[in-house]
Amino acid sequence: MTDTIFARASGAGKAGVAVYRLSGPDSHAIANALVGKRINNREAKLVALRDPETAELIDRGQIIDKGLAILFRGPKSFTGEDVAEFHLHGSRAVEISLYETLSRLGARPAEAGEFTLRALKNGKLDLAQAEALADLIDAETTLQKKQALGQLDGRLSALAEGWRQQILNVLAPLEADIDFPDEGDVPAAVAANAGPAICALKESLTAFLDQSIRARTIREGVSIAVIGPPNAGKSSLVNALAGSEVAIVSDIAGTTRDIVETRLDLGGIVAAIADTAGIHGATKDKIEEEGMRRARARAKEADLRVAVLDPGHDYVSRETLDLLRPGDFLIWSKADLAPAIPEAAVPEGVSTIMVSSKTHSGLDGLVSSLTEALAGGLDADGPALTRERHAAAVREAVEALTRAESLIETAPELAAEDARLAARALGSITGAVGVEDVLGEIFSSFCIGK
Ligand SMILES: Nc1nc2c(c(=O)[nH]1)N(C=O)[C@@H](CNc1ccc(C(=O)N[C@@H](CCC(=O)O)C(=O)O)cc1)CN2
Ligand SMILES: Nc1nc2c(ncn2[C@@H]2O[C@H](COP(=O)(O)OP(=O)(O)OP(=O)(O)O)[C@@H](O)[C@H]2O)c(=O)[nH]1
Ligand SMILES: [Mg+2]
Repeated sequence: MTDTIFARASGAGKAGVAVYRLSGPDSHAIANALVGKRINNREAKLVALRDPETAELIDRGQIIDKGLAILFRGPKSFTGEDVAEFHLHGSRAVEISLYETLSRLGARPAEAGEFTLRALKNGKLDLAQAEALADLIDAETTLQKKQALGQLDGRLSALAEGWRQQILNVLAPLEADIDFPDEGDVPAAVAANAGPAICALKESLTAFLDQSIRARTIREGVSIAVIGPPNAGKSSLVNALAGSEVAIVSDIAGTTRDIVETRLDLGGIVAAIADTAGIHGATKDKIEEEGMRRARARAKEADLRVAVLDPGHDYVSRETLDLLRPGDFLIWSKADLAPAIPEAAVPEGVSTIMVSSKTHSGLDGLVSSLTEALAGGLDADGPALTRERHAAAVREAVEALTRAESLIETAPELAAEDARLAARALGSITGAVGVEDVLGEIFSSFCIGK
């Protein structure tokens, strides 16, 4: 017998309306007891909620609140169980008296992700879709939302299940052959069919892995390091991009010492942009030295580097340019002073843009170039391996298929075993097989009430 669980489904704190949800075998009996009458299935009804113990009193006791009640008879509900919802006024006091009464009537507070876990166990959604639900709730940008909704729709699930089916199709004749070797089938013929099929699947999985790495930048965001010599205008640029004074700006070289990080929405990609201390040769100042160490380290770790150089300055910082990689950006700053651009050897694959943080000229161009570099050509709502868990499963499948391919001629029974492993790995994406041990980890990251 499963417990009946409850939680506030809408966010915590004071609100105009708060939605509370009950799920489990006793949820309808508890709802009817609170309301004192029967409510029709899937019909929103305005009711007064009372503690049934005090409801017997002459004045019918105190009401918990007046609000809407909706019952969903299982299996046609979010969790697949009987569900009751109350849409009440979102006050702390209403929440406290509702919780007291629900607990006394035999329900217990839900754990994080417990409603979704029940939906998963009842086949209402699969594991990749449950993850997408968590991503949808966490989504900060429209691009993240688009990606999560696509995955909630089952796009990755369909792809993963399709791949798994292809392996099972290859396995069937192979296994028949291993089990009944005397029934006339020529192992070489079976192997001749299986080999190319395994190879083709392996190749599409590898291609999908490569293209999916970029899709993860939508879910996970990217880190950008703004680097350059002192006084180049790094902090001014970060402030201009952020639209607020996140970092101190001054004409004193060495103003920024610590890393100052802020978040930007670059065309739907969440970017953590780091302003860093100016990098220049050696110094005797210990604090400055540590600031430069942090700046260099951040430049190496970041997904993308934006170097800022002041063209009016009489030197070009070689060290800054040497930190750049293909795909990075070089900003010639202070464009409003109309300086001549020095003849610096710009590293290959690095785009150069002139920007004034004072007049904002060139800023829109920089933002759209950054967006293009990060998200250009990304199909946000197509199927994608949005989590390391998915990518690891595909990598495991590729490895197993590689082994299967090399064994198929000489040891078909060993190849079949590897093909089974590949199918299992792919099945773990939707949770079709072998995921009991990761469920706790996945669902503990959900919010209470989901
Ligand atoms: N009030 C309310 N709004 C909500 C939710 C909720 O639980 N309650 N949701 C919670 O996440 C989301 C909507 N998701 C839902 C998913 C499935 C079902 C459901 O009842 N499914 C049944 C019947 C489908 C049908 O009507 O045809 C089923 O799948 O069998 C309800 C909500 C967002 N809005
Ligand atoms: N005219 C003009 N001045 C700028 C521009 N950007 C920055 N400055 C000035 O250049 C000086 C240095 O700017 P910061 O943004 O503090 O430079 P920084 O690279 O962060 O310097 P450190 O933190 O010391 O490494 C300040 O006086 C800014 O006002 C610009 O686009 N136009
Ligand atoms: Mg600075």
